[in-house]
Amino acid sequence: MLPDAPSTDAIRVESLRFAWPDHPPVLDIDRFTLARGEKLFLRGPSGSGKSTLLGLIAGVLSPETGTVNVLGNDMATLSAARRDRVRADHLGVIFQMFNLVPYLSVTGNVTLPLHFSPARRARVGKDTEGEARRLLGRLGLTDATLLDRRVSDLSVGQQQRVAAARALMGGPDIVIADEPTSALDADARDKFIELLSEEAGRTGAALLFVSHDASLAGQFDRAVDLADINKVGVSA
Ligand SMILES: Nc1ncnc2c1ncn2[C@@H]1O[C@H](COP(=O)(O)OP(=O)(O)OP(=O)(O)O)[C@@H](O)[C@H]1O
Repeated sequence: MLPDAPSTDAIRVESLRFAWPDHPPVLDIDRFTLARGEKLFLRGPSGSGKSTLLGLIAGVLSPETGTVNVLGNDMATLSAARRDRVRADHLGVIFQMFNLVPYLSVTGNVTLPLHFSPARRARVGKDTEGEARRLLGRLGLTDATLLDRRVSDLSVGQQQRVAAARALMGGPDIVIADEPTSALDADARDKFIELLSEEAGRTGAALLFVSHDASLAGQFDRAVDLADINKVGVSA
C-alpha cells in the first residue's frame, strides 16, 4: 500500500452536507478540523448529529456534498477497500455501546484490530497479548484474572476500558470516542478521560471525544460546540 499523502490535519471536513434518506438535513458544516495529535472535545445535545458526523469521518456514511478528508485521504473518492484500510490502519473507535464481541475474551477483544490491520500488527510486534495487558493496565484494568474472561461477564466500567484498549491497540493516528462515559460516575469518568488522553498522547494520536456533557470540555486542548459549526439547527 502506498503511504498516505502528508497532511497536517488528521481530519478536515469542508462544505459537508448530509441528510438521512427521506429526512431533512442533519449536518451542514463549512469547516471542521482536527489537527494531528490534538485532543478535541465535540459537544452537542442528543440527536444533534454527533454520531452521524463520526460515521462520515469513519467513511461508513457518504456526504451528499462536500469532503471528509482523513489523514490526506478524501474518503468519498476512495474505493471501498481503500476506505476500509484507512479505517483499520489509522482509526481507533470507542463506540457508544462499546460494540465488544461478547463471546471473545478480554484479550481477544483488545487484540482484534490487529487481525484487520497488518500495519497495526507490525507496530505492536510479536507480543500482542503483552501489549493488550499493558494497555489494559494503563487504563486501570490491572486484574490479570480478567484477561481470559468473556467481556459479557464484565461490569460496564470494565467493558469501557476494554473498548478503549481495543481502540488504542497498534497505535492508530486518530482515536474517536463516541460518548463513552455516560454510564460512569463523575470521578470514574474524569479518571477515564485522563488515562485515555495520556495513552493517546504517548503515541501522538489525535483524540476526538464526543459528548453532550459540556463539563468535560476542560480536559481537552480545544472544545467545539456542534451548534456553532452546524448550520442545521436542532429543533429539540
Ligand atoms: N440510521 C438512521 N436513519 C435515519 N435517521 C437517523 C439514523 N441515525 C440517526 N438518525 C437521525 O439523525 C439525527 C442525528 O442523530 P445522531 O445519532 O447523529 O445524533 P447524536 O448527536 O449522536 O445523538 P446522541 O447523543 O443521542 O447519540 C437524529 O434526528 C436521528 O434521529
